[in-house]
Amino acid sequence: MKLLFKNIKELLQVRETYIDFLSGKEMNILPSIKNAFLLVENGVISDYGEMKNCPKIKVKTIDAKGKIILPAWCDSHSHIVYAGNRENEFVDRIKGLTYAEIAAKGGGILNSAKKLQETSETELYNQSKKRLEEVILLGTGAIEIKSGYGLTKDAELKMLRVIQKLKENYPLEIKATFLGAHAVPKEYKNNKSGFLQMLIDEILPIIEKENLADFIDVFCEEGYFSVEDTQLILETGRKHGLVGKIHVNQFNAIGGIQKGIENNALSVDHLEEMRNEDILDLKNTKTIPVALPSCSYFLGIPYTPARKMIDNGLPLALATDYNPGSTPSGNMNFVVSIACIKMKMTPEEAINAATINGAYAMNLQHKTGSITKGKLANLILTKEINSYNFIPYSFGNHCIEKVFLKGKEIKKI
Ligand SMILES: N=CN[C@@H](CCC(=O)O)C(=O)O
Ligand SMILES: [Zn+2]
Repeated sequence: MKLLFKNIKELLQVRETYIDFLSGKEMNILPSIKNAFLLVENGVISDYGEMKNCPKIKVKTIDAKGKIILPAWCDSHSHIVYAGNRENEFVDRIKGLTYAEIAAKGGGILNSAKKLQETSETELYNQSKKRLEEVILLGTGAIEIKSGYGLTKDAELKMLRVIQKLKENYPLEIKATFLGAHAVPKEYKNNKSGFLQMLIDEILPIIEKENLADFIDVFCEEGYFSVEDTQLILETGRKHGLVGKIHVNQFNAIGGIQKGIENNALSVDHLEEMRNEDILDLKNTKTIPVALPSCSYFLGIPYTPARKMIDNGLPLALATDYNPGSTPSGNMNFVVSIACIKMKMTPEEAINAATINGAYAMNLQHKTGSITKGKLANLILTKEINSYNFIPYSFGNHCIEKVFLKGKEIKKI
C-alpha cells in the first residue's frame, strides 16, 4: 500500500539520520523542506524530498497545497486511564482551596482511586478509550499511559490490563508505566513501607510475568514518596525490567532529580520548582526533563523554567499529563501553544519538544517523532496555514485537517 503526499507547502522535522534527542541551541532548529513530497509505503515513510524529485507513480495521492505536514505529537506523560472526573475539586479550588488541602481532606488521587476500584474493567476501558480517541484526533500518534489510580493489587493490574487492551486495539504507539507509588492509600496511612512492600512483592512480579509495563514511576514529593522511597522503587523496578521515570519537583525540590539521574531514569517530569543544581546535574545525562505546562495552567502553579533550562544546554520534552485532578486535557496543540506563550519557547523548540524529544522520553525515538525514512508514517496534515508559527499562535484551537497513523487516515473513530 502506497500513499503519496504532493505539493506540501512545508514538510517539517525532516531528519535524515536517526537521533536520540535535541538539547540547548539544537532545539531551536527545525529542519524542513518547502514544496515537498512524502511517500508512504506499508505504513512507513519510504521517501521524501523536493517536488522536483517527486516520483511519477500512479498511487493514491493527496494534494497538500498550502498545507504543512509534521510528525504526529508524542505525548510522553499521561494518565488517561481513569474513572469518573473531579470537577467538584475544580470548583473547590476556584473557591480557594489548594491542591494539597483538597488531597488532605480525602480528595485528589485517593478520590480517583476509590472511583476506579469500584469501576469494572470493561467500564474503565470504555471511559478511557473515549479519551484516547479524542487525543488521536488532536494529532497524538504516540502516548505513554500510567497506572497509579488503583493503589490496590487488583485495581493497579486492572489499569495496566486496560492499557494493554488499548495497545491492542488502537493504531498509535502506547507505552505503559506502573505508577503504584502515586499516593499512600488510607489502609496504609501509617504504614507507607508496608504499601511499598506490597507493590514490590505482590504486583511487580505479575507485571513482569505478564509484560504489563515498560516503565516504572513514583511521585517523589513531600507528603507522597521520599527520595529514599524513590530509590527503592526505581531499583526494584529495574530488577523487573522496568525503566524509571519520576514525577518530581512539582511542588518542592527535594533531591529526586539527582536520584533519577543516579538510577538512569529515562525522564524526570513536572519540574515546576527547579533549583540551579537541578539544572546543572541534568546536563550531559541521558535523563530527559519533561515539562507539563497544561498542569501549571490548570493548577495555577509555576511553569517549568524552560528558557533557563534550554539556555543552559538541556533538552526538554513537552507532554500533557492528561489526568482527572491536575490536567483534564490531552491536547498537545494547546501544550505547544502555552509552552510558547508562557514558557517563552520558540515554535521550533516547542515542536521539537513535542515530537522527537517526546519520542525519546518513551524510548520510541527510532520509530517516530521525525520525518525519517523507515519511521512510522504518523503524520499531521494541517489546514491551509501561512507558516508553522500559526500552530502555537492559534491557541485554544488547532489547525489539523487530517491525522494519519501508520499511513492510514484516521476518520472520526
Ligand atoms: N502529581 C501527581 N500526579 C498527577 C496528578 C494526580 C491527580 O491529581 O489526580 C500529575 O502528574 O499531575
Ligand atoms: Zn502525571
